[in-house]
Amino acid sequence: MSDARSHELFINGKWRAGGSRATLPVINPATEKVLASVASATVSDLDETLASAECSRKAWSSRPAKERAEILVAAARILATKIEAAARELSAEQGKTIAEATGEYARAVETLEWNGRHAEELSAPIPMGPNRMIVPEPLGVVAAFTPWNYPAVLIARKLAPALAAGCPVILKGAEETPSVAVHIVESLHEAGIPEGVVNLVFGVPVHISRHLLSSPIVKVLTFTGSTAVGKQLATLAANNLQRCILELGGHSPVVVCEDADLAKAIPAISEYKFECAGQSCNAPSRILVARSLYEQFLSRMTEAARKIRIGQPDDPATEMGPMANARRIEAMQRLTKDAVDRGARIETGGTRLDGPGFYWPPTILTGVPKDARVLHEEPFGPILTVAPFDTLEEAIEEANATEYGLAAYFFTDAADTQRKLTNSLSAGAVSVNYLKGVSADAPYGGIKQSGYGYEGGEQGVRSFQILKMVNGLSSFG
Ligand SMILES: O=CCCC(=O)O
Repeated sequence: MSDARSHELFINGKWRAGGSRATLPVINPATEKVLASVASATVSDLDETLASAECSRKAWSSRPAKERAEILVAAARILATKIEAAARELSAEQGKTIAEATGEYARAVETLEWNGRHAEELSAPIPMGPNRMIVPEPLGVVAAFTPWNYPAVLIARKLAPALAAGCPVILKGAEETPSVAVHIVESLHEAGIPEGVVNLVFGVPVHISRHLLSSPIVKVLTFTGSTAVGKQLATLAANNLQRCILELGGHSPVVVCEDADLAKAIPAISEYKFECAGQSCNAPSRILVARSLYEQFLSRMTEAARKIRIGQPDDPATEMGPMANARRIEAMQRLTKDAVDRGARIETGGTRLDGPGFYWPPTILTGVPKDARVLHEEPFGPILTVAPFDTLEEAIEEANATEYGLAAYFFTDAADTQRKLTNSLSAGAVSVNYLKGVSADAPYGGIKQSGYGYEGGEQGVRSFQILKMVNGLSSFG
């Protein structure tokens, strides 16, 4: 078992550390102090991982789906018993509040369980009429690269469907939040996952991805992270034609229509925007408000942002913790300065809070010119831009004026406006009078520079399957 302060690799059913391996520090973003260390995989670790995943492949893929399902459901139960302690560790590593970390682990449990409960039906042949059927088969070894912002739920959204489909997985956990990958892998191990079916590595991301994706053993790449890294990985995967599922960045608009109920819209935007200090791929980042509501919205939204209680992530009174690392603070400084230099106005926030810790306050920018970087680069932090619009067409044009297309939100009760916005917003997911929208039972994926492929629901499992079309059978025996 991995030691809490020195996180290990998990290869072929055994925890590994020490030897000639380098270690990487894990930094507490609230104190900037070293919290733990994590072992960095060597080339021979990666080769062993590939060999062990490949070696386990046949037995795991031919194991009855019912048994794979039982392991996933058991792992969900085991992980549920660890949530309290695990959430504390996640909070210390990442900076999100304990309540956020607890909620995230609960979603990871739900995801393991959902995929366990549906593994059998999604592995069964699909009749296509007389003498024809589709036979789903596992695609093979999966390389899963996961980020630090929502590590528990995003590991679960990759591991659980891959395992349900019958694929072994090599998981690269985030070096910033290693305890999460360790807890999830431990839960699967305790639930009886066979040796080699789940492997965990950490290390220098580019070394790991180059090595794993250059191997023809790997058949699927699943990744959540930035568009830039997603493109590099897709390029590496092209050599072996590995299937890619890429959940990349977002820059989500919220359209607040003239009939919107601000008493609902403002708390909903504030809660989701500032969760995890805004470091979510689908956090709202550009708010477009009907001109008749603009002044009222801006003053109430600014007041709500100022009221967010910023503090230590383990203090129950804290509503927003620090950003995850110094790089995010630099990005907030760069985006804010660029916008202000081009003429934008800071309504609240806009400067780093005194240390220690990577604290950036909720920040609202108005009058942001169209060429400002904050309107084009994913902010991935607690920065919102707010702008008025005069017509719905103008709002739609502004909402779609980004390279990204992950999520979009709007507030209106008018059925025709709901239909128009749903049909016109370029995003993989749209939520109405509500934010968030990611769930275990439904597909989620982006368009444009937000990536391709789906996680979640039936499509999440199909992502790891070959759908073998069989024609001309005498019977379905
Ligand atoms: O960063 C993306 C994760 C969002 C979520 O599943 O809540």
